[in-house]
Amino acid sequence: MSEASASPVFDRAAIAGVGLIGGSVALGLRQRLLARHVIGYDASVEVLREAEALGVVDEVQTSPGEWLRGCDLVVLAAPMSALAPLARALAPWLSPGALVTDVGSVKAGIAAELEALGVRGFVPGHPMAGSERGGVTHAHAGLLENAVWVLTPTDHTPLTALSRARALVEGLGAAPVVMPPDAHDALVATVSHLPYLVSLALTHMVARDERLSLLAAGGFRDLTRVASGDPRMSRDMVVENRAALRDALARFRRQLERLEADLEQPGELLMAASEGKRTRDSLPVVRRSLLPPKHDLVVAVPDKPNQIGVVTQALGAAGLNIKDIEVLAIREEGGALRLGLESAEDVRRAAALLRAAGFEVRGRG
Ligand SMILES: NC(=O)c1ccc[n+]([C@@H]2O[C@H](COP(=O)([O-])OP(=O)(O)OC[C@H]3O[C@@H](n4cnc5c(N)ncnc54)[C@H](O)[C@@H]3O)[C@@H](O)[C@H]2O)c1
Ligand SMILES: O=C(O)C(=O)C[C@]1(C(=O)O)C=C[C@@H](O)C=C1
Repeated sequence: MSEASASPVFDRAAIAGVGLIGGSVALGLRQRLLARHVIGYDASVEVLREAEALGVVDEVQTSPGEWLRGCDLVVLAAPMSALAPLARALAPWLSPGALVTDVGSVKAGIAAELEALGVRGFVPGHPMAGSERGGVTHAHAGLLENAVWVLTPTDHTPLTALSRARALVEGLGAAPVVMPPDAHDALVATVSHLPYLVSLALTHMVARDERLSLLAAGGFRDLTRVASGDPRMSRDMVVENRAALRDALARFRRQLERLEADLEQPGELLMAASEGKRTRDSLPVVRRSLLPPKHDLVVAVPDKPNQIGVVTQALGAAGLNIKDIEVLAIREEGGALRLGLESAEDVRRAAALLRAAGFEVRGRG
């Protein structure tokens, strides 16, 4: 059994923009018992109705107001172009002690905006995970699990806010990576924004030619998936990062020219192809190797004597080995434990056993 570690506990979390990413954060906060109460705020009342119906949030709000003062976590998860105006609308109501973070795809602009607004507890962030399918109906906590989540503090970001943001990301099952906003923007230009433009260029080449469309198979589909994302959001993302993207495009053109020249040199082309295979096969996202698979069970523990003992003894008696234990939350009305078990089957067995003993459990095999 490894040593227990303290995790962030948020009392009231506000998710501003309850779409694919905001909804996934809200679900992660709830399923992992990281926040006692999750409030959804969105520009669209239909989205809020849907979020409530799907059980993504505990409460919804249709405009900024007093309710925000009680929030110790605020996550800005609206489209890029709405982030700065949203931050300006929420700023007057934010508690000075709140951790405020965002999930936008480009960081330098929003980091400067929030600094100018004087939001001290702001830590810019960007989960490197997503989908071409937006909206709260596609949200799920697993989307963010095992993802790299970049945090881009500035010179003025308080260290306490950064460490709370790290703990939030880890609590959601992702891996925090810290770097300055400009460094992040330069990197995502190559690995996210350039691929988006390439997917557009390729789809434009087959547009309106039925024979090309007919023959487009898995390779074409995989290379162009991100072209199916929301056009306005994708446009805003690449325009916001255009300086870094121009540099990435220049390097991409040089790569294409070199490959074109290699068509006359099959030996060179074979070396390029072998290098490409080695690189792609070893990418963490391809090997799914970033974090080891987790078999976690979160157990809500009532505020009564010896409840941790009851849980661990019940599992021990059933021959279930607890490899890791973490206290996630201690609150007046009780707390929560994360138990790391050996397999998905162990999670199922432990969940059934603890449910039968009257505990509230949420598991992930
Ligand atoms: N989709 C991805 O793959 C991905 C990955 C990482 C980060 N991001 C970033 O996450 C953010 C959200 O993207 P998404 O894919 O979840 O989008 P989405 O369309 O699924 O959700 C956005 C939500 O924000 C709401 N909204 C719009 N304007 C608002 C405003 N002014 N105030 C409050 N709510 C508002 C919308 O109604 C919608 O519910 C973007 O900034 C994007 O750059 C997206
Ligand atoms: O569609 C996906 O799988 C994504 O992860 C989307 C993707 C990406 O380019 O990788 C797109 C934009 C976001 O800022 C982060 C992630």
